[in-house]
Amino acid sequence: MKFAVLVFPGSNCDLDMYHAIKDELGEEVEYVWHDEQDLSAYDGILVPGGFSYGDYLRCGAMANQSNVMSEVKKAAEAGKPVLGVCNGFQILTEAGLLPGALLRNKKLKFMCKNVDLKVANNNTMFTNQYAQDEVISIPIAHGEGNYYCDGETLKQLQDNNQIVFTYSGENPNGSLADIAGIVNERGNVLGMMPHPERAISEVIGGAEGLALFKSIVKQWRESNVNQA
Ligand SMILES: NC(=O)CC[C@H](N)C(=O)O
Repeated sequence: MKFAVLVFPGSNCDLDMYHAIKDELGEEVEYVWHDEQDLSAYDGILVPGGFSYGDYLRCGAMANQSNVMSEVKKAAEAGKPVLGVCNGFQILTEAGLLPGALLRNKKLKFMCKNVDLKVANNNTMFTNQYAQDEVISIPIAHGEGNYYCDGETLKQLQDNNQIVFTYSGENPNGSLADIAGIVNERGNVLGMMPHPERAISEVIGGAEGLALFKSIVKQWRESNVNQA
């Protein structure tokens, strides 16, 4: 499976994402600059965290104007897995690929620590290697991770099982309904504030994020390779 890691001016988790895929997962991966006009060579798109364009205007707002984003939309329409982590999640909401918005953390402070996450839906292409309701420890590092949407949207997310990760125990940022990660209606676009790519090896303090990447590969192999 071949992944693209998008790179915007100000991305800073692109290297972590690349390392997770290449060295821990053992799959193909390439960096893709933000003005790339063709993502058709890639099977999965990873939108990493960071401070794209210095978080000016709104986190992710300027990155959403990049050429590559029309290709990300095409990939999403084609059913390819698209994963946005942290600033990547913010970019995907700005792009309208995911509903809602990420507001400033309730305490108005940047937070950087490990949190407990509940796998609220393990029946997705991103979470099939976790148990339902499994609690995993994954780092967060954000100033604007307070998920918000209107009541009607929240009901849709709940009714369609689109809430994939919730904060378990402490809700660090004030997110509505403890939401830490959601998928689109089709289930192939995931946005999440915590960083699974920083939890891929015991050497760096934990490996509970690795199953997310393994889930993507497993699903892709089942739908692509087995048919050959
Ligand atoms: N680590 C990140 O991706 C941070 C995202 C964004 N800059 C924020 O602070 O909310």
